[in-house]
Amino acid sequence: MADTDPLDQLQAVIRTRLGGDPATSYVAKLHSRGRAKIAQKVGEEAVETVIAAIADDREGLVSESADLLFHLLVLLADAGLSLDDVRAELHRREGLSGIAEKAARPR
Ligand SMILES: N=c1c2ncn([C@@H]3O[C@H](COP(=O)(O)OP(=O)(O)OP(=O)(O)O)[C@@H](O)[C@H]3O)c2ncn1[C@@H]1O[C@H](COP(=O)(O)O)[C@@H](O)[C@H]1O
Repeated sequence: MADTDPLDQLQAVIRTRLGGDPATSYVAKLHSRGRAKIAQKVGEEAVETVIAAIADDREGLVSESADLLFHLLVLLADAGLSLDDVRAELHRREGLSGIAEKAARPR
């Protein structure tokens, strides 16, 4: 995937920060607190995303989604996984290519 994708760029930065100084890097601080803490943060951000969606808070939904994706990237990196692993799973799932074909087909 192209490095110009903001998620790929953020993922690359996160990887460089994992073993960094917790005093200066939020990612390093989170990583030093362990997988369970990172997973907890993902859960919290997911709940905040849901709350924004139910309140029809469009600005909040975008902001909370960014927080959720950021923390999910930290969790994946901590587990030695990446966006490409998720992309591969999405591609593997039956029906996904069919959906893409349908979306590309002119009505
Ligand atoms: N995209 C983000 C990003 N999104 C959200 N956050 C942080 O996520 C935290 C969420 O806030 P909370 O109030 O829920 O958490 P908290 O009170 O700070 O911490 P907890 O005690 O709850 O764990 C905030 O501290 C935000 O700054 C982020 N921190 C860093 N980045 C990017 O990650 C990269 C690496 O950052 P550093 O590791 O700080 O260098 C850089 O490109 C940053 O821009």
